[in-house]
Amino acid sequence: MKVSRPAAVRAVIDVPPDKSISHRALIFNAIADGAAVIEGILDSEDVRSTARCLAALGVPIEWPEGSSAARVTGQGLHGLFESDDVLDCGNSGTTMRLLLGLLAGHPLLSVLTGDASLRSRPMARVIQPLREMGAALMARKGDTLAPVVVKGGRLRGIRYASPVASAQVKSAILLAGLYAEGETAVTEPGRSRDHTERMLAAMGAPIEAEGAAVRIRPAERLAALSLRVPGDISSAAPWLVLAACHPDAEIVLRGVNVNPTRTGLLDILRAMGADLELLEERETGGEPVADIAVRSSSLRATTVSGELVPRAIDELPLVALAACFADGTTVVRDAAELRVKESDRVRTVVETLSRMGADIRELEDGFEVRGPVRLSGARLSGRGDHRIGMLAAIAGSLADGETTVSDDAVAVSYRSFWEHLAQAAPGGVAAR
Ligand SMILES: O=C(O)C1=C[C@@H](OP(=O)(O)O)[C@@H](O)[C@H](O)C1
Ligand SMILES: C=C(OP(=O)(O)O)C(=O)O
Repeated sequence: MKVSRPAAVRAVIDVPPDKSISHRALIFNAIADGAAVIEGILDSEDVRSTARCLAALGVPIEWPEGSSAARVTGQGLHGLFESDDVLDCGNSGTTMRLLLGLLAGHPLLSVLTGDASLRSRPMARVIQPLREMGAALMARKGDTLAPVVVKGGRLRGIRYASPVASAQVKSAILLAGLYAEGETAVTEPGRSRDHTERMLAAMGAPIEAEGAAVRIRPAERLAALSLRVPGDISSAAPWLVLAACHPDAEIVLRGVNVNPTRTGLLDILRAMGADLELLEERETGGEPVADIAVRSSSLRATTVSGELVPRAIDELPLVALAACFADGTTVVRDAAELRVKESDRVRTVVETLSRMGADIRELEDGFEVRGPVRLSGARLSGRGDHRIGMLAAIAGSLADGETTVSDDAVAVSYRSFWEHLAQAAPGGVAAR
Protein backbone atom coordinates (compact mmCIF):
# COMPACT_ATOMS: atom_id res chain seq x y z
CA MET A 1 0.00 0.00 0.00
CA LYS A 2 1.06 3.60 -0.59
CA VAL A 3 0.52 6.10 2.22
CA SER A 4 1.11 9.82 2.62
CA ARG A 5 0.10 12.50 5.08
CA PRO A 6 -3.47 13.78 4.60
CA ALA A 7 -4.18 17.50 5.08
CA ALA A 8 -6.64 16.68 7.84
CA VAL A 9 -7.78 13.65 9.82
CA ARG A 10 -11.46 13.38 10.84
CA ALA A 11 -13.19 10.13 11.70
CA VAL A 12 -15.61 8.26 13.89
CA ILE A 13 -14.42 4.66 14.06
CA ASP A 14 -16.11 1.60 15.56
CA VAL A 15 -12.95 -0.26 16.52
CA PRO A 16 -12.92 -4.01 15.86
CA PRO A 17 -13.83 -6.37 18.70
CA ASP A 18 -11.20 -7.37 21.24
CA LYS A 19 -8.97 -10.23 20.10
CA SER A 20 -8.05 -11.50 23.60
CA ILE A 21 -11.70 -11.64 24.65
CA SER A 22 -12.77 -13.28 21.37
CA HIS A 23 -10.24 -16.14 21.82
CA ARG A 24 -11.34 -16.67 25.41
CA ALA A 25 -15.06 -16.60 24.63
CA LEU A 26 -14.52 -19.44 22.12
CA ILE A 27 -12.19 -21.55 24.28
CA PHE A 28 -14.07 -21.26 27.57
CA ASN A 29 -17.49 -21.81 25.98
CA ALA A 30 -16.10 -24.91 24.24
CA ILE A 31 -15.81 -26.61 27.66
CA ALA A 32 -19.01 -25.17 29.14
CA ASP A 33 -22.40 -26.86 29.50
CA GLY A 34 -24.83 -25.57 26.89
CA ALA A 35 -24.68 -23.30 23.86
CA ALA A 36 -23.51 -19.68 23.77
CA VAL A 37 -23.69 -16.94 21.18
CA ILE A 38 -20.68 -14.63 20.96
CA GLU A 39 -21.94 -11.41 19.39
CA GLY A 40 -19.47 -9.13 17.66
CA ILE A 41 -16.67 -11.73 17.75
CA LEU A 42 -13.51 -10.51 16.02
CA ASP A 43 -13.31 -12.00 12.53
CA SER A 44 -9.53 -12.06 12.11
CA GLU A 45 -6.97 -14.70 11.18
CA ASP A 46 -5.90 -15.31 14.81
CA VAL A 47 -9.42 -15.87 16.13
CA ARG A 48 -10.23 -18.08 13.15
CA SER A 49 -7.18 -20.19 14.12
CA THR A 50 -8.68 -20.74 17.58
CA ALA A 51 -12.07 -21.65 16.10
CA ARG A 52 -10.48 -24.14 13.67
CA CYS A 53 -8.47 -25.86 16.42
CA LEU A 54 -11.54 -26.19 18.66
CA ALA A 55 -13.57 -27.59 15.77
CA ALA A 56 -10.81 -30.19 15.21
CA LEU A 57 -11.22 -31.16 18.89
CA GLY A 58 -14.91 -31.88 18.27
CA VAL A 59 -16.51 -28.59 19.29
CA PRO A 60 -19.44 -27.52 17.07
CA ILE A 61 -18.89 -23.87 16.12
CA GLU A 62 -21.24 -22.08 13.72
CA TRP A 63 -19.47 -18.99 12.48
CA PRO A 64 -20.12 -18.42 8.77
CA GLU A 65 -17.57 -16.35 6.81
CA GLY A 66 -18.40 -12.67 7.18
CA SER A 67 -20.67 -13.21 10.20
CA SER A 68 -20.12 -11.19 13.35
CA ALA A 69 -21.70 -13.78 15.63
CA ALA A 70 -20.47 -17.27 16.51
CA ARG A 71 -22.49 -20.01 18.16
CA VAL A 72 -20.50 -22.49 20.24
CA THR A 73 -21.99 -25.72 21.57
CA GLY A 74 -20.12 -26.45 24.78
CA GLN A 75 -18.96 -30.04 25.29
CA GLY A 76 -18.61 -29.88 29.05
CA LEU A 77 -15.31 -29.98 30.91
CA HIS A 78 -14.41 -33.48 29.71
CA GLY A 79 -16.05 -33.65 26.28
CA LEU A 80 -13.22 -32.86 23.83
CA PHE A 81 -12.14 -35.50 21.28
CA GLU A 82 -8.64 -36.27 20.09
CA SER A 83 -7.97 -34.48 16.82
CA ASP A 84 -6.91 -36.78 13.98
CA ASP A 85 -4.53 -34.13 12.70
CA VAL A 86 -2.05 -31.53 13.92
CA LEU A 87 -3.65 -28.39 15.41
CA ASP A 88 -2.50 -25.37 13.40
CA CYS A 89 -2.46 -22.21 15.54
CA GLY A 90 -1.32 -20.06 12.58
CA ASN A 91 0.30 -16.83 13.78
CA SER A 92 -1.43 -16.80 17.18
CA GLY A 93 0.50 -17.11 20.44
CA THR A 94 -2.71 -16.81 22.45
CA THR A 95 -4.22 -19.80 20.61
CA MET A 96 -1.22 -22.04 21.20
CA ARG A 97 -0.54 -21.18 24.83
CA LEU A 98 -4.17 -21.24 26.01
CA LEU A 99 -4.87 -24.50 24.17
CA LEU A 100 -1.79 -26.11 25.74
CA GLY A 101 -3.23 -25.27 29.17
CA LEU A 102 -6.63 -26.61 28.21
CA LEU A 103 -5.27 -29.82 26.68
CA ALA A 104 -3.06 -30.49 29.71
CA GLY A 105 -6.31 -31.43 31.48
CA HIS A 106 -7.44 -33.89 28.78
CA PRO A 107 -6.23 -37.50 28.32
CA LEU A 108 -5.74 -36.91 24.58
CA LEU A 109 -2.64 -36.69 22.42
CA SER A 110 -2.39 -33.33 20.68
CA VAL A 111 0.27 -31.79 18.45
CA LEU A 112 0.23 -28.00 18.13
CA THR A 113 2.08 -26.08 15.48
CA GLY A 114 1.94 -22.70 13.76
CA ASP A 115 3.57 -20.49 11.14
CA ALA A 116 7.31 -19.72 11.05
CA SER A 117 6.88 -16.80 13.46
CA LEU A 118 4.94 -18.82 16.05
CA ARG A 119 7.40 -21.72 15.71
CA SER A 120 10.15 -19.37 16.86
CA ARG A 121 8.34 -18.03 19.95
CA PRO A 122 9.10 -19.36 23.46
CA MET A 123 6.88 -22.19 24.65
CA ALA A 124 8.93 -23.41 27.65
CA ARG A 125 7.16 -20.75 29.69
CA VAL A 126 3.97 -22.84 29.54
CA ILE A 127 5.51 -26.29 29.03
CA GLN A 128 7.45 -26.16 32.28
CA PRO A 129 4.59 -25.26 34.69
CA LEU A 130 2.15 -27.62 32.92
CA ARG A 131 4.66 -30.44 33.38
CA GLU A 132 4.95 -29.52 37.04
CA MET A 133 1.19 -30.00 37.24
CA GLY A 134 1.56 -33.53 35.84
CA ALA A 135 0.94 -33.23 32.08
CA ALA A 136 3.37 -34.75 29.56
CA LEU A 137 4.73 -32.26 27.02
CA MET A 138 7.50 -32.42 24.44
CA ALA A 139 8.69 -29.83 21.97
CA ARG A 140 11.37 -29.06 19.46
CA LYS A 141 14.76 -27.59 20.43
CA GLY A 142 15.00 -29.00 23.94
CA ASP A 143 11.29 -28.57 24.69
CA THR A 144 11.24 -24.87 23.92
CA LEU A 145 9.73 -24.41 20.44
CA ALA A 146 6.63 -25.58 18.58
CA PRO A 147 5.54 -28.01 17.31
CA VAL A 148 4.56 -29.06 20.84
CA VAL A 149 3.11 -32.45 21.77
CA VAL A 150 0.87 -32.59 24.82
CA LYS A 151 -0.71 -35.58 26.50
CA GLY A 152 -2.84 -34.52 29.42
CA GLY A 153 -3.66 -36.54 32.45
CA ARG A 154 -4.30 -36.26 36.16
CA LEU A 155 -3.08 -32.87 37.27
CA ARG A 156 -2.20 -31.46 40.67
CA GLY A 157 -2.52 -27.83 41.64
CA ILE A 158 0.68 -25.78 41.95
CA ARG A 159 1.70 -22.40 43.23
CA TYR A 160 3.48 -20.81 40.31
CA ALA A 161 5.48 -17.61 40.42
CA SER A 162 5.73 -16.70 36.75
CA PRO A 163 9.01 -15.00 35.84
CA VAL A 164 7.18 -12.97 33.15
CA ALA A 165 4.04 -10.84 33.27
CA SER A 166 2.09 -12.79 30.65
CA ALA A 167 -1.66 -13.27 30.43
CA GLN A 168 -1.06 -16.23 28.12
CA VAL A 169 1.07 -18.04 30.71
CA LYS A 170 -1.35 -17.14 33.51
CA SER A 171 -4.36 -18.27 31.47
CA ALA A 172 -2.75 -21.57 30.45
CA ILE A 173 -2.06 -22.44 34.09
CA LEU A 174 -5.53 -21.34 35.25
CA LEU A 175 -7.17 -23.47 32.54
CA ALA A 176 -5.13 -26.49 33.67
CA GLY A 177 -6.08 -25.56 37.24
CA LEU A 178 -9.75 -26.20 36.36
CA TYR A 179 -8.72 -29.87 36.02
CA ALA A 180 -6.19 -30.15 38.84
CA GLU A 181 -6.48 -31.61 42.29
CA GLY A 182 -6.45 -28.90 44.94
CA GLU A 183 -5.78 -25.24 44.43
CA THR A 184 -3.66 -23.65 41.70
CA ALA A 185 -2.23 -20.17 42.26
CA VAL A 186 -0.35 -17.91 39.86
CA THR A 187 1.58 -14.75 40.65
CA GLU A 188 3.42 -12.57 38.15
CA PRO A 189 5.91 -9.72 38.37
CA GLY A 190 3.38 -7.22 36.95
CA ARG A 191 -0.35 -7.50 36.51
CA SER A 192 -1.25 -8.77 33.02
CA ARG A 193 -4.67 -8.48 31.36
CA ASP A 194 -7.40 -10.13 33.45
CA HIS A 195 -9.99 -11.19 30.83
CA THR A 196 -9.57 -14.87 31.78
CA GLU A 197 -10.34 -14.20 35.44
CA ARG A 198 -13.41 -12.09 34.60
CA MET A 199 -14.85 -14.54 32.11
CA LEU A 200 -14.22 -17.74 34.07
CA ALA A 201 -15.77 -16.13 37.18
CA ALA A 202 -18.84 -15.13 35.13
CA MET A 203 -19.13 -18.79 34.03
CA GLY A 204 -19.16 -19.96 37.65
CA ALA A 205 -15.55 -21.19 38.04
CA PRO A 206 -14.12 -21.06 41.58
CA ILE A 207 -11.55 -18.38 40.79
CA GLU A 208 -10.50 -15.34 42.78
CA ALA A 209 -7.82 -12.69 42.77
CA GLU A 210 -6.17 -12.15 46.13
CA GLY A 211 -3.45 -9.54 46.26
CA ALA A 212 -0.91 -10.38 43.57
CA ALA A 213 -2.16 -13.97 43.18
CA VAL A 214 -4.97 -15.50 41.14
CA ARG A 215 -6.29 -18.76 42.59
CA ILE A 216 -8.48 -21.39 41.00
CA ARG A 217 -9.94 -24.66 42.22
CA PRO A 218 -11.28 -27.50 40.06
CA ALA A 219 -14.71 -26.74 38.63
CA GLU A 220 -17.57 -29.22 38.43
CA ARG A 221 -19.00 -27.39 35.44
CA LEU A 222 -18.86 -24.10 33.60
CA ALA A 223 -22.07 -22.35 32.56
CA ALA A 224 -22.18 -21.28 28.91
CA LEU A 225 -21.79 -17.51 28.61
CA SER A 226 -23.33 -15.51 25.77
CA LEU A 227 -21.77 -12.09 25.47
CA ARG A 228 -21.06 -9.12 23.23
CA VAL A 229 -17.34 -8.51 22.70
CA PRO A 230 -16.23 -4.91 23.35
CA GLY A 231 -13.84 -3.01 21.02
CA ASP A 232 -10.10 -3.71 21.16
CA ILE A 233 -7.95 -0.94 22.65
CA SER A 234 -4.98 -2.42 20.76
CA SER A 235 -6.85 -1.66 17.51
CA ALA A 236 -7.83 1.80 18.81
CA ALA A 237 -4.13 2.52 19.39
CA PRO A 238 -3.13 3.41 15.79
CA TRP A 239 -5.89 6.04 15.67
CA LEU A 240 -5.02 7.46 19.11
CA VAL A 241 -1.43 8.00 17.98
CA LEU A 242 -2.36 9.26 14.49
CA ALA A 243 -4.71 11.90 15.90
CA ALA A 244 -2.40 12.98 18.72
CA CYS A 245 0.56 13.47 16.32
CA HIS A 246 -1.16 14.93 13.24
CA PRO A 247 -1.42 18.76 13.21
CA ASP A 248 -5.10 18.85 12.20
CA ALA A 249 -6.91 15.84 13.59
CA GLU A 250 -9.92 14.75 15.54
CA ILE A 251 -11.00 11.11 15.90
CA VAL A 252 -13.73 9.54 17.99
CA LEU A 253 -13.32 5.83 18.73
CA ARG A 254 -16.52 4.08 19.72
CA GLY A 255 -17.00 1.18 22.12
CA VAL A 256 -13.39 0.71 23.29
CA ASN A 257 -12.64 -1.73 26.12
CA VAL A 258 -11.03 0.35 28.89
CA ASN A 259 -10.28 -2.49 31.31
CA PRO A 260 -7.58 -0.99 33.59
CA THR A 261 -5.22 -3.90 32.81
CA ARG A 262 -5.25 -2.72 29.16
CA THR A 263 -5.20 1.09 29.35
CA GLY A 264 -1.45 1.69 29.67
CA LEU A 265 -1.40 3.54 26.34
CA LEU A 266 -4.01 6.04 27.60
CA ASP A 267 -1.86 6.70 30.68
CA ILE A 268 1.27 7.08 28.53
CA LEU A 269 -0.40 9.48 26.08
CA ARG A 270 -1.87 11.52 28.94
CA ALA A 271 1.60 11.76 30.52
CA MET A 272 2.83 13.03 27.12
CA GLY A 273 0.16 15.73 27.18
CA ALA A 274 -2.26 14.23 24.64
CA ASP A 275 -5.69 15.76 24.32
CA LEU A 276 -7.93 12.76 24.92
CA GLU A 277 -11.24 12.31 26.63
CA LEU A 278 -13.26 9.26 27.71
CA LEU A 279 -16.99 9.60 27.01
CA GLU A 280 -20.09 7.54 27.82
CA GLU A 281 -18.41 5.06 30.13
CA ARG A 282 -20.48 1.87 30.31
CA GLU A 283 -20.16 -1.94 30.45
CA THR A 284 -20.18 -4.55 27.66
CA GLY A 285 -19.57 -8.29 28.10
CA GLY A 286 -18.45 -7.87 31.72
CA GLU A 287 -15.83 -5.27 30.73
CA PRO A 288 -15.72 -1.46 31.09
CA VAL A 289 -16.17 0.35 27.77
CA ALA A 290 -16.00 3.98 26.65
CA ASP A 291 -15.86 6.15 23.57
CA ILE A 292 -12.56 8.00 23.26
CA ALA A 293 -12.15 11.41 21.61
CA VAL A 294 -8.61 12.38 20.64
CA ARG A 295 -7.30 15.53 18.98
CA SER A 296 -4.04 17.03 17.66
CA SER A 297 -1.77 17.52 20.65
CA SER A 298 1.48 19.08 21.62
CA LEU A 299 3.46 16.16 23.06
CA ARG A 300 6.36 15.92 25.51
CA ALA A 301 8.65 12.96 26.20
CA THR A 302 7.95 10.39 28.90
CA THR A 303 9.41 7.27 30.51
CA VAL A 304 7.62 3.92 30.30
CA SER A 305 8.67 1.12 32.64
CA GLY A 306 7.49 -1.29 35.36
CA GLU A 307 3.79 -1.99 35.79
CA LEU A 308 2.92 0.20 32.82
CA VAL A 309 4.65 -2.19 30.41
CA PRO A 310 2.26 -5.19 30.55
CA ARG A 311 -0.67 -2.74 30.46
CA ALA A 312 0.52 -1.40 27.08
CA ILE A 313 2.63 -4.24 25.71
CA ASP A 314 1.12 -4.47 22.20
CA GLU A 315 0.92 -0.68 21.90
CA LEU A 316 4.60 0.07 22.66
CA PRO A 317 5.61 0.14 18.95
CA LEU A 318 3.16 3.05 18.52
CA VAL A 319 4.56 4.76 21.63
CA ALA A 320 7.91 4.88 19.81
CA LEU A 321 6.17 6.66 16.92
CA ALA A 322 4.43 9.17 19.23
CA ALA A 323 7.84 9.82 20.82
CA CYS A 324 9.17 11.00 17.43
CA PHE A 325 6.68 13.90 17.70
CA ALA A 326 7.32 14.64 21.39
CA ASP A 327 9.71 17.15 22.80
CA GLY A 328 12.59 15.44 24.64
CA THR A 329 13.88 11.89 25.11
CA THR A 330 11.33 9.13 25.62
CA VAL A 331 12.59 5.91 27.17
CA VAL A 332 10.77 2.56 27.10
CA ARG A 333 12.40 -0.11 29.24
CA ASP A 334 11.50 -3.34 31.10
CA ALA A 335 9.96 -4.39 27.78
CA ALA A 336 12.19 -7.32 26.73
CA GLU A 337 8.95 -9.26 26.09
CA LEU A 338 8.66 -7.23 22.87
CA ARG A 339 11.47 -9.36 21.48
CA VAL A 340 9.36 -12.54 21.54
CA LYS A 341 6.22 -11.35 19.78
CA GLU A 342 5.28 -11.99 16.13
CA SER A 343 8.62 -10.32 15.35
CA ASP A 344 11.41 -9.01 17.59
CA ARG A 345 9.48 -5.78 18.07
CA VAL A 346 12.40 -3.91 19.64
CA ARG A 347 14.42 -4.55 16.50
CA THR A 348 11.59 -4.12 13.97
CA VAL A 349 10.37 -0.85 15.56
CA VAL A 350 13.89 0.60 15.59
CA GLU A 351 14.55 -0.49 12.00
CA THR A 352 11.19 0.80 10.72
CA LEU A 353 11.40 4.24 12.31
CA SER A 354 15.15 4.61 11.58
CA ARG A 355 14.43 4.21 7.86
CA MET A 356 12.14 7.24 8.16
CA GLY A 357 14.79 9.37 9.88
CA ALA A 358 13.79 8.87 13.52
CA ASP A 359 16.38 9.41 16.23
CA ILE A 360 15.85 6.04 17.95
CA ARG A 361 18.23 3.71 19.72
CA GLU A 362 17.77 0.05 20.58
CA LEU A 363 18.08 -0.92 24.26
CA GLU A 364 18.26 -4.50 25.49
CA ASP A 365 14.76 -4.20 26.96
CA GLY A 366 13.21 -1.37 24.96
CA PHE A 367 14.19 1.78 23.09
CA GLU A 368 15.09 5.41 23.49
CA VAL A 369 13.65 8.04 21.12
CA ARG A 370 14.65 11.69 20.80
CA GLY A 371 12.12 14.15 19.42
CA PRO A 372 10.73 15.99 17.76
CA VAL A 373 11.93 15.02 14.28
CA ARG A 374 10.31 15.23 10.84
CA LEU A 375 9.83 11.72 9.49
CA SER A 376 10.37 11.08 5.76
CA GLY A 377 8.47 8.60 3.64
CA ALA A 378 10.25 5.29 2.99
CA ARG A 379 9.80 1.82 1.56
CA LEU A 380 8.75 -0.24 4.58
CA SER A 381 7.79 -3.81 5.35
CA GLY A 382 5.48 -4.90 8.15
CA ARG A 383 7.85 -7.89 8.44
CA GLY A 384 4.80 -10.16 8.57
CA ASP A 385 3.89 -8.69 11.98
CA HIS A 386 0.47 -6.98 12.08
CA ARG A 387 1.48 -4.49 14.78
CA ILE A 388 4.54 -3.44 12.73
CA GLY A 389 2.41 -3.25 9.56
CA MET A 390 0.03 -0.82 11.31
CA LEU A 391 2.95 1.13 12.81
CA ALA A 392 4.43 1.58 9.32
CA ALA A 393 1.08 2.73 7.89
CA ILE A 394 0.47 5.28 10.66
CA ALA A 395 4.08 6.50 10.49
CA GLY A 396 3.64 6.97 6.71
CA SER A 397 0.47 9.00 7.41
CA LEU A 398 2.53 11.38 9.55
CA ALA A 399 5.64 11.62 7.34
CA ASP A 400 6.76 13.93 4.53
CA GLY A 401 6.54 12.32 1.09
CA GLU A 402 5.36 8.87 0.18
CA THR A 403 5.66 5.61 2.11
CA THR A 404 5.01 2.11 0.80
CA VAL A 405 4.13 -0.73 3.15
CA SER A 406 4.47 -4.37 2.13
CA ASP A 407 3.86 -7.61 4.07
CA ASP A 408 1.57 -5.75 6.51
CA ALA A 409 -0.26 -8.82 7.94
CA VAL A 410 -3.04 -6.59 9.33
CA ALA A 411 -5.66 -9.33 8.82
CA VAL A 412 -4.18 -11.12 11.84
CA SER A 413 -6.06 -8.70 14.11
CA TYR A 414 -7.69 -5.95 12.00
CA ARG A 415 -9.06 -6.85 8.56
CA SER A 416 -10.63 -3.39 7.93
CA PHE A 417 -7.52 -1.44 8.95
CA TRP A 418 -6.74 -0.01 5.49
CA GLU A 419 -10.40 0.86 4.88
CA HIS A 420 -10.52 2.74 8.19
CA LEU A 421 -7.27 4.53 7.38
CA ALA A 422 -8.67 5.62 4.01
CA GLN A 423 -11.77 7.00 5.80
CA ALA A 424 -9.79 8.80 8.50
CA ALA A 425 -7.13 10.14 6.15
CA PRO A 426 -8.82 10.90 2.82
CA GLY A 427 -6.29 11.20 0.01
CA GLY A 428 -3.62 9.64 2.20
CA VAL A 429 -3.91 6.01 1.10
CA ALA A 430 -3.72 4.40 -2.33
CA ALA A 431 -3.64 0.76 -3.31
CA ARG A 432 -0.31 -0.71 -4.35
O1 LIG B 1 -3.49 -13.22 26.64
C1 LIG B 1 -3.62 -12.53 25.62
O2 LIG B 1 -4.69 -12.47 24.98
C2 LIG B 1 -2.45 -11.75 25.16
C3 LIG B 1 -1.40 -11.53 26.02
C4 LIG B 1 -0.18 -10.79 25.65
O3 LIG B 1 0.86 -11.72 25.42
P1 LIG B 1 1.75 -12.35 26.61
O4 LIG B 1 0.91 -13.21 27.46
O5 LIG B 1 2.82 -13.14 25.89
O6 LIG B 1 2.28 -11.17 27.36
C5 LIG B 1 -0.39 -9.96 24.40
O7 LIG B 1 0.85 -9.48 23.93
C6 LIG B 1 -1.10 -10.71 23.33
O8 LIG B 1 -1.34 -9.88 22.22
C7 LIG B 1 -2.45 -11.22 23.79
C1 LIG C 1 1.34 -10.58 20.54
C2 LIG C 1 0.16 -10.64 19.93
O1 LIG C 1 -0.64 -11.75 19.80
P1 LIG C 1 -0.31 -13.30 20.06
O2 LIG C 1 0.69 -13.39 21.18
O3 LIG C 1 -1.62 -13.93 20.41
O4 LIG C 1 0.25 -13.86 18.78
C3 LIG C 1 -0.43 -9.40 19.36
O5 LIG C 1 -1.60 -9.47 18.93
O6 LIG C 1 0.23 -8.33 19.30
